[in-house]
Amino acid sequence: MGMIDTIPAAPAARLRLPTLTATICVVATLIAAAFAMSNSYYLLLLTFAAIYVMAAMGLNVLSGYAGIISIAHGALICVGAYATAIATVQYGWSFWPAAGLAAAVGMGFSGLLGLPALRLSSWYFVLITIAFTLAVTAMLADLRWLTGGYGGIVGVPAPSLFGYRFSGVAVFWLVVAVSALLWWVIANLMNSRVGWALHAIREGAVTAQASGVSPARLRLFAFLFSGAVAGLAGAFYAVAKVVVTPEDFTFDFSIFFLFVVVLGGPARLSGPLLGVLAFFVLPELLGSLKEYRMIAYGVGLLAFSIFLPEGLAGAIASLQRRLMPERKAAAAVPTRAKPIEPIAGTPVTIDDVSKRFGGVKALDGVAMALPAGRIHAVVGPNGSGKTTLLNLISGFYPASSGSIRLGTTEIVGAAPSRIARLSVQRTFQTPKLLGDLSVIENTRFGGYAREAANGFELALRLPRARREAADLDGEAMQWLALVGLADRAHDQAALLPHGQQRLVEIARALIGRPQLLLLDEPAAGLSMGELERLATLIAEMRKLGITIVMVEHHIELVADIADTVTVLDQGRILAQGSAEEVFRSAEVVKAYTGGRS
Ligand SMILES: Nc1ncnc2c1ncn2[C@@H]1O[C@H](COP(=O)(O)OP(=O)(O)OP(=O)(O)O)[C@@H](O)[C@H]1O
Repeated sequence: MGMIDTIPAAPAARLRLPTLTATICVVATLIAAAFAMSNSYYLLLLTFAAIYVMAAMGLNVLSGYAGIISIAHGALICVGAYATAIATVQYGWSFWPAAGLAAAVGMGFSGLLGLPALRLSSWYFVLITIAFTLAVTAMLADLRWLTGGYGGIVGVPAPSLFGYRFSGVAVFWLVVAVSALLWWVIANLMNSRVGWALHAIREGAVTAQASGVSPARLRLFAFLFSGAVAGLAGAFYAVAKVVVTPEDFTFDFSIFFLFVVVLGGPARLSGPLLGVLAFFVLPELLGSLKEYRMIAYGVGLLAFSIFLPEGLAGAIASLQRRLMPERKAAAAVPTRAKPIEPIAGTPVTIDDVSKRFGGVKALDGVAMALPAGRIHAVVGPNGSGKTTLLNLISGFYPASSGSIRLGTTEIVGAAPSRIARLSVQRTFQTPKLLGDLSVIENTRFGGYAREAANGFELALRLPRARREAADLDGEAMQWLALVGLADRAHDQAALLPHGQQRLVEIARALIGRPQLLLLDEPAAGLSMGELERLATLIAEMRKLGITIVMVEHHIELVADIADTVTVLDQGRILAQGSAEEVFRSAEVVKAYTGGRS
């Protein structure tokens, strides 16, 4: 009986307690609400604060989670506010359809703005967002027939619902309720494959593509989402202000949101709330500080970049880690002991493949026919082209010439994410985990292409999204148990030693149910015990039916488990055949001992 038939049950989930950051956010919100109730000045101030939190949460998805710096957010809020004012005042719409229009217009502009970002370097993109902000302000004055010019638009009506008209305190609570709903939606998304994919893209996209994520699609999603939220925030802004004029949307209004996200804590749920409280509400309450707000931002930025690089939310989280190290967030993971179904491995045909890097011929006329469900090892001295071969098969490098087929599908020229979606998974020579995420989240990410639930279902935690998540969580625990890391499932991935990170990469690849699995030096950095486990694990994968191509320096391991071995030397095939045949060859011995004539 193999390991896969006797999968160990996953350990029970740990209790999940509210984090220090969440506690601070709730207490701060309650205090703010109490202030808002006390007089009309505070009420207005805190209504705007709540609108800014909403807007900043949208920007956090783009600039925090996806890592795309934009200075256009204020301009998108402006577009939303004007869309609402025009629709309600000039065309007599009621608030809710106008707010829908504002979100759609914000989303549309943001999507247009995002298109060049899919191609341009981040510097050029930042310049484009600056130009967009300036253009919007200029247009507000120029398009007088639509925007009322410098006089703006007066008399934006209050929203009403089932005959109830929101005003004063009710508007404040309405904005708080919508912001809370948005918080929940963003939390759902960021704790799903969408959030992990954004994270992976922020860290350089390789991990994302290897799991089947199309970076362009995900970036576009971040633009559309943050734009829609900005537009919606604009609608509430118009209502709270009653009058919208170009003066409201100055350049520093746009920059303000970036400050809030960066100083509050990018890519953290509570960052926008903490940022708005510390850098908008507090200076306003302290009155005299208000005049020096821009200076305070500059100094704050400098101080934070040195002392609190992860912003307020990051600082609170690390304080919690220091004070209560055992209380790491632990997601509830159901135990699941479904047997893992066999996988139909794919045969691979490599025909006369070459790869040049400038003058260097990394691969030269390589040909292999790898039958399905077998273990193929690729060995050779350093620099002989082994990793390049894996990069060609997984699409990270285009071949200079030749053909690579999975079954009958030609994959030369296909994007890595498309190849991953053809059920090709890989690990990397230097493990590429998402260091901030937990081990189980990293493992789950390998199942990205298997999840059918779309962004909408994930955002609202609809039944299919929940079912799939529970299923894949359970399966991730099974694979982690198989690689011997179930007890570290909830630890931060970056804390694991290199060898164990490699094993997590294998678990991540396996949850993708690969028909072809590419392993780049899986044995490097493993202890003796881990090495034995790896050998058994690879044999089990073979039993499941997976085709495996493994680059490995550990010759005993190769001799033990590989069905066929290819020896590369200076980009050419030196020998190919069974392990026994290959390692008996005098040429191979020479290449390895450096005694080439
Ligand atoms: N991105 C790149 N740009 C330029 N040259 C490259 C690139 N990747 C690999 N090479 C070159 O191609 C050759 C093969 O490199 P490759 O990394 O495939 O070797 P390897 O057999 O995997 O070596 P090792 O065992 O050290 O990992 C080397 O000469 C290397 O310098």
